[in-house]
Amino acid sequence: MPNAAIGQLRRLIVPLFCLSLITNLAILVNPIFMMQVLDRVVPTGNLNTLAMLLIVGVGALALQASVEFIRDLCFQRAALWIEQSTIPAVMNTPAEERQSLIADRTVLTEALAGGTCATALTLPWIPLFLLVLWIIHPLFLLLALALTTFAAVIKFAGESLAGGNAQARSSLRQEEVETLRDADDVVCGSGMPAVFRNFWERWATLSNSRIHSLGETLAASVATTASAGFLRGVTQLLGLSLGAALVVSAELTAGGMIAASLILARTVANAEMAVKAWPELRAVRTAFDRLSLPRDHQSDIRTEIAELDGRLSCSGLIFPRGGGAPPRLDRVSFKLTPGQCLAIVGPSGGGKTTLLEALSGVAHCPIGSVLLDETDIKTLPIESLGKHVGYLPQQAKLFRGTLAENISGFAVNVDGKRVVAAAKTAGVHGLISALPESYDTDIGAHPHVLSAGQKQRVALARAIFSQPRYLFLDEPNALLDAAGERQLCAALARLKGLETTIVMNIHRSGLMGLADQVLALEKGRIADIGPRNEVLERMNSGHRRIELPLAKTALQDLTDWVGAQFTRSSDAEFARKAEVLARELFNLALLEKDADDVCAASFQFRFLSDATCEVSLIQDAPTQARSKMKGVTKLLSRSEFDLAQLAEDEAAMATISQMSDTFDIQSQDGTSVFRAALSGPKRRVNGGASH
Ligand SMILES: Nc1ncnc2c1ncn2[C@@H]1O[C@H](COP(=O)(O)OP(=O)(O)OP(=O)(O)O)[C@@H](O)[C@H]1O
Repeated sequence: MPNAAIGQLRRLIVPLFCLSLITNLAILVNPIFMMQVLDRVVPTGNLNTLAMLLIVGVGALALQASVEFIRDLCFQRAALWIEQSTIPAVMNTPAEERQSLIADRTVLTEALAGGTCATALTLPWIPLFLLVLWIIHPLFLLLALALTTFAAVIKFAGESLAGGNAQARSSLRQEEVETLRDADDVVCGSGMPAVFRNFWERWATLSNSRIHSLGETLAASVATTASAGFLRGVTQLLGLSLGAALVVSAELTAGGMIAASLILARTVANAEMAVKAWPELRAVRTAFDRLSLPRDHQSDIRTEIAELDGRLSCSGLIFPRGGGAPPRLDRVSFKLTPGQCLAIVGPSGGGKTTLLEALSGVAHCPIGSVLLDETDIKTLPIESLGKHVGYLPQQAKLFRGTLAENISGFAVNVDGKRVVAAAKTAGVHGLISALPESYDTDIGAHPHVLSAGQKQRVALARAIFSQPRYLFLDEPNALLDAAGERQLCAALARLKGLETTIVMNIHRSGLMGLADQVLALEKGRIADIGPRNEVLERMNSGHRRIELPLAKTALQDLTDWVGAQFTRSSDAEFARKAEVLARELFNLALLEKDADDVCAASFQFRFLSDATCEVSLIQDAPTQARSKMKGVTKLLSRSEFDLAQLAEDEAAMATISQMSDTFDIQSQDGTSVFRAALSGPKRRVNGGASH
């Protein structure tokens, strides 16, 4: 909306152009006045003419002053208006575009308020001045062109000599500032004074590089400034000299000489200003074009969702990393019902934070979808996210402001009772009440009033302040002692009681008792998921589990997953055999089901020893395979048999039997389990299969 409005600024161009005609013509008032005084008043001694000239001159200058007042007011107002009308755009623009929007806005407002746009309005009138000079005498036009060319040459030569490294110097300056800031943080960040010293040395090196670069170009930049001053002086001298020569040769009057030299000086000064401002004017033009582009962000059209029921599902989440590196998340899908608590566990760097950020909308996952209730999180407006989703990052920060403000997330007109209620639920009310200024304690003035663990719990109060339906916690107990962990556990239990759906990343087991479901994430993939006790039992027994649809499209996922269980490069052959075994189990299950049935199967994998692994397929359907297996076993015991004579499912069973150490089929209570053990090629113990 503001962008279309910004485009309307173009309407100002014609009126401002007309006003600039007056201000630029007014530049001619003094030269013409002098010419008339010298040519008409001085030779004739006519004071009436002088009085008339004075009245006209003062009138013209008053008009110029009024017009300049109106023009500058227009520019200043336009600058303020742009700042104001772009506020909603800045607020609604996605974070990654916000900085460039603010930069464009600054360029435009500074150009309007700072005079660059006024300079731009002198450009179209330079030819008018050249025309006036040509009328006075063509030699003045030639002199003006020569001096303007000289001004441009000085500018570009100066830039290429002095400004070549300006970009590098500016980034060095930026790095210096950042290094100084890091140096300030480093003592508390690393606790190592030696690291602090290293930062100072780094800063000194950066400063030296910048100073060295500046020193190299110093002479050139000072020479450019001096040359510009020289040009101004020379312009006056040359103008007067040319005028005097023309007066002597009776081609010009004395008044014409003064007027021409003044107009010449002004023309060259305007041209010099235009050359200098040219890059800035181009930047202003680009900023204006970008700001006036229509912005069609989703946030502009999203409608707020009043209620969400607590269901959470994600499907096919893939977070690519680029450069051929394995993705941060790889085909993650699962569902939670309202009020369930999911604990995500796994090794460091496995993708837990990435998953939590994707689920909570902190960072959108490029591929796949996250649904809260039935709404895609990408379509939720920020207000709905703030209301329904609470997020506690790994190292939660408190900001300058009171504890009450921090808990309310700096919302305006907040009822203090809600702040206290959130603090009570998070178990920090007692802690805060014991502080001398209680909820009014200013974190900016007293940054160390709370320990890291206490700050984490205040941040939990912030996360639950809006009584969200969904709560995402990234290692909430990492900084807590046993008592703090107990309080956190009690707080989360209270929230569970309120049907809040909770997803938490945990390394420590203190909160595991709250979890209904556990998801083990490794290398961005689901290694196992299911009810807490089952997953923990499997984890303790070395089992990994994956759930896949029984469809040909899932076969590659299965073999990828099995392959990923083998981390040693020396196990490549072992991994390949395990993948073949898993594929045969999968095919067997596919052959057993009706083509139209849509069902899923669980696969389990575990290492029985360093050289033996076990692959199991579990499906919620009875199987006839167990009885068929007896016939297959008999057949296999013969010295010669032909696989081609067997039905497809029997051939699959025979293949599995032949390649595995043990192959076992169980069918009970409508659940079938196919379990096969396999030895690595070199460590194989049994020569044949035993079934
Ligand atoms: N902003 C980012 N840009 C690029 N890669 C990232 C980014 N954040 C994390 N990663 C990478 O994604 C992978 C998963 O990181 P993530 O923080 O999700 O793991 P984690 O399981 O939460 O680890 P930890 O338990 O140590 O917190 C890591 O290899 C990490 O380097």
